[in-house]
Amino acid sequence: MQIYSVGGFVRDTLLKRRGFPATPGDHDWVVVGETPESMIERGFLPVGEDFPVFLHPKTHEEYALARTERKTAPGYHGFVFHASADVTLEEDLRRRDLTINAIAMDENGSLCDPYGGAEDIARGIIRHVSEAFKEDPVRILRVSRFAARFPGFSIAPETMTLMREMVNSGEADALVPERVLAEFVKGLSTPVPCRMLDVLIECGLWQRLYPSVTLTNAVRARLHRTCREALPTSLRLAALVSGLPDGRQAKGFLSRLRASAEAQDLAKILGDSMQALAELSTPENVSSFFQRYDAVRRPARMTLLLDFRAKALPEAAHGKAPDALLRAALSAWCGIDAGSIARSAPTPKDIPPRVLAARTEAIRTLWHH
Ligand SMILES: Nc1ccn([C@@H]2O[C@H](COP(=O)(O)OP(=O)(O)OP(=O)(O)O)[C@@H](O)[C@H]2O)c(=O)n1
Repeated sequence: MQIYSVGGFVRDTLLKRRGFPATPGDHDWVVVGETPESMIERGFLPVGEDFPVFLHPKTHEEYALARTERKTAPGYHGFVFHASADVTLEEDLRRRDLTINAIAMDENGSLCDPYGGAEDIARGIIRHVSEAFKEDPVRILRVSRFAARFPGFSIAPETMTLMREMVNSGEADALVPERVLAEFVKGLSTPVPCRMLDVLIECGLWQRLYPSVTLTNAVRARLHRTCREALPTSLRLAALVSGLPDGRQAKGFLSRLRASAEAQDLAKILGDSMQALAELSTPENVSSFFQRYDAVRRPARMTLLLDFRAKALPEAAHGKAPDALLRAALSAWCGIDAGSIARSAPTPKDIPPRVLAARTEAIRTLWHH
């Protein structure tokens, strides 16, 4: 059986050898000279209907038969696969997106690299393998996120030209939100997420997908700060849109992207509270902020907002409440026993102001220590 490791694992192994901070992840295996029947005979389990992919009987890693593919219609089902024992490794590598992802390694560590991927890794170039790149518009997003992930790499001019053509001809219109979101989320976790946006703008895909969303320098700066920090994806997405001048733009963008409800909720809050969040400084304004954003019922969300303030809002650093004080305030605020206040209130309408007063007072005590 001829088995090769391909794709990201080989790319990251070679990057690592060259001193890049790359961690090879899961293996992608490709098998040459076999048929679905012979794979099943060897104990592999077929998976999925679309691709000739099998699970290894012991390791459960994915093994794909070498294949060629051809686009027959727009969208993700418009592919015809040809996977048979006569498909060569070179043919399989040719239908892949980028030269750096089209290198195969055999079990002895020898490379099969017909499209110059190792040299492109050495020279830091993101380059498409062949015209087959055009068959999958997700690859434009992959290029943009690889550019963000490997900041020293440049995009080959011919690849940028091809991506522009795909955008202009409408070939990229077949992108579905789920795939865009998945690539986007990966791109937001790279060292330089703004680079992903730059590439998308440079090839025109951003303008095509989100014509009304203009990425100002302020938006980019905030995104840069947020993504540099270990913050959850929902917050990164929220931060991306929170600087947009118009809340409707932010909402439209996230719902087109089918972002999670949590990201949409955070984006809305950040959109209208950014200034107040940065300016938290007195027991009174902290108290009303907690009240307004329902800290008692949503303490985890409030904690996220405070994380964001501490890490991504440098304007919050000067002369404002220190982060540790706000954390203590949140716990003091949530610790007030509203039930016992309610029981001692003369009438029901006295309850909310009394509870609020007790919570504000609890915070005030902290300020005076
Ligand atoms: N749209 C795509 C997606 C994947 N691939 C090929 O399939 C391999 C595996 O894809 P995937 O696991 O999605 O990504 P990786 O390149 O391994 O990158 P990552 O480390 O981000 O997972 C890629 O290297 C590439 O050869 C491709 O040609 N076109």
